[in-house]
Amino acid sequence: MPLQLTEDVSHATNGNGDHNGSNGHVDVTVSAAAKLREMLNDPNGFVFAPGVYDGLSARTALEVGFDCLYMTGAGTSASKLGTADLGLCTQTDMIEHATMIANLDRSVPVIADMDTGYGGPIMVSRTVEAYARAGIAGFHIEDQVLQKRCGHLGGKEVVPLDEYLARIRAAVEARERIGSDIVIMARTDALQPLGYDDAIHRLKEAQKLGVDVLFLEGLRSKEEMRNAVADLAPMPTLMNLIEHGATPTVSHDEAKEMGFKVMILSLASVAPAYVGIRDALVKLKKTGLMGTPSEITPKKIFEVCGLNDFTDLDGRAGGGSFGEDRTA
Ligand SMILES: C[C@](O)(C(=O)O)[C@H](CC(=O)O)C(=O)O
Repeated sequence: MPLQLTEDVSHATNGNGDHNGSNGHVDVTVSAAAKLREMLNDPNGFVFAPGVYDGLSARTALEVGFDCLYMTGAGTSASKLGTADLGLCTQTDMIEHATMIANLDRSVPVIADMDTGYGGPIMVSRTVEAYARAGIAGFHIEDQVLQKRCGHLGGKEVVPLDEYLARIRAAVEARERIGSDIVIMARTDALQPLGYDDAIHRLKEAQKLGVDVLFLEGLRSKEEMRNAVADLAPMPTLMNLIEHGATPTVSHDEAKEMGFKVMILSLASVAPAYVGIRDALVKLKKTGLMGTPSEITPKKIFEVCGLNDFTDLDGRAGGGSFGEDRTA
């Protein structure tokens, strides 16, 4: 019988049980969005969310114990479509991917990329509803043109301010209409095409419409990073760290000390995955052998992906497929 995504199953999939407890049960009375809000409201809190791009990278981040994840659009595009971050993922691609990741372990909030919202206000509204229904804790929405690109590439174009604010208004209205507490993060890419003052102005206008977090993409120096935090205070600000991108590399501690409230690391899984896979395949091609470390058995990978929670569930339900460790 195929597994249904019921409350119990969706919560029982964390490989090590850290978040779910030994019986695979999680308290769902607190939404992921409420948890993210709690983190944002904690005066000493700092939301540190590594980018994940598929099920295995999300499972790995959960295994390591991160308490918030970021679903990268660039990584979704790379993994789901095998394409560069050029606005090729559709609304459907993003909703499907975000829904899968957010429901691996609903006790850990997921911030998801919403790019431009994938159309005009009606489309934005629909996307927000779908993300909220999927249990996504928060998302960022930006002012790039629909044929967007990675915020760290040159030649970016942004829509006029009114059009951007219509996107934001639609997002805020959708959240209110469905009674959701999903966290809305307004992103601007205006720094590169229009300059710092315009970028700050856009975020302040978005703030007036009721967003929760401000995200100035592509900050170019540590001085600019500090200025942005100060100029946007007391609103919580998000920084996106991409090593070797437009923004200087700072650590968790430095970003926190600068006053950012949220740090996403978009390519935290994509970049090491590429390096690891490429190195392994080069070795395989050269030697004809994989040489995987002996502890990385198939079972280990399946455990990361919830094997024990699934077999326990089968036992609790009296399914009998996995009694006496039928997976040994
Ligand atoms: C944050 C971002 O939207 C993402 O998809 O992770 C991208 C990252 C990237 O393309 O490297 C962005 O910065 O635009």
